[in-house]
Amino acid sequence: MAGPRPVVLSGPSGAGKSTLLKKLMKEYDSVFGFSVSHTTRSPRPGEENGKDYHFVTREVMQAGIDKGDFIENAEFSGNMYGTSKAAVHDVQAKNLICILDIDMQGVRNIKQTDLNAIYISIQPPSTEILEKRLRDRKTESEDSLQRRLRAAKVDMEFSKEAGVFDVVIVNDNLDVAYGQLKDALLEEINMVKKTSASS
Ligand SMILES: Nc1nc2c(ncn2[C@@H]2O[C@H](COP(=O)(O)OP(=O)(O)O)[C@@H](O)[C@H]2O)c(=O)[nH]1
Ligand SMILES: Nc1ncnc2c1ncn2[C@@H]1O[C@H](COP(=O)(O)OP(=O)(O)O)[C@@H](O)[C@H]1O
Repeated sequence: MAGPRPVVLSGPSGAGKSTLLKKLMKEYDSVFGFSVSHTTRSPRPGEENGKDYHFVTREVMQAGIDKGDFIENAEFSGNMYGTSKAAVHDVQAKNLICILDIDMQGVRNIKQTDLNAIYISIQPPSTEILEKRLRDRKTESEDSLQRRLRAAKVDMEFSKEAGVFDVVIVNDNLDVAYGQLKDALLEEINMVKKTSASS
């Protein structure tokens, strides 16, 4: 039997993907598992290696890509990011719904695979609010912030392309956006709950 469909969350940096997915994983810890990506960016305060990301050097990441260890990889804001085969496999082996937090290049590439994912775009209410949230988060240098805002403009256009996303959620009020995310995933959540109850 095919396992549960993976869920792809995408959208501009600062749109609220991590906030929403952390809420979801907290409420449904026996349903969802996070696909831990690799990245060459430095860890932020509070981020854990192996939990938020596998933090690696460019050399290590490139060697893994060359070996064929990655399903997809992309360059974002001056750093490499990628989903390893192991990251997805580890979650699916536990019969959990695998959640991927990836950029739009990742979305395009995952669409070429047989993962049969559900694609959800998280968008900010406006570019002004996005900028404020990113500044208030205090994780980025001015240069990194500007790169993210430039990428966000492209991403916001991409989210409007027909047929790319199953659901587009505008994260204005967090509780409302979270409710919409849960609604979008209700069928999958119930399916996993039923399977684990009967086993
Ligand atoms: N293609 C791809 N994008 C990723 C991956 N992991 C994270 N990203 C994306 O990289 C971008 C930057 O992520 P990050 O540095 O954590 O910053 P944040 O989104 O501002 O919290 C975001 O759009 C993520 O969705 C990955 O494995 N593959
Ligand atoms: N609905 C919301 N209203 C106000 N602030 C929010 C909302 N959602 C997220 N934030 C804040 O905005 C910032 C960016 O959110 P984050 O989850 O880190 O985004 P992403 O993972 O998409 O880069 C964080 O500081 C977060 O606490």
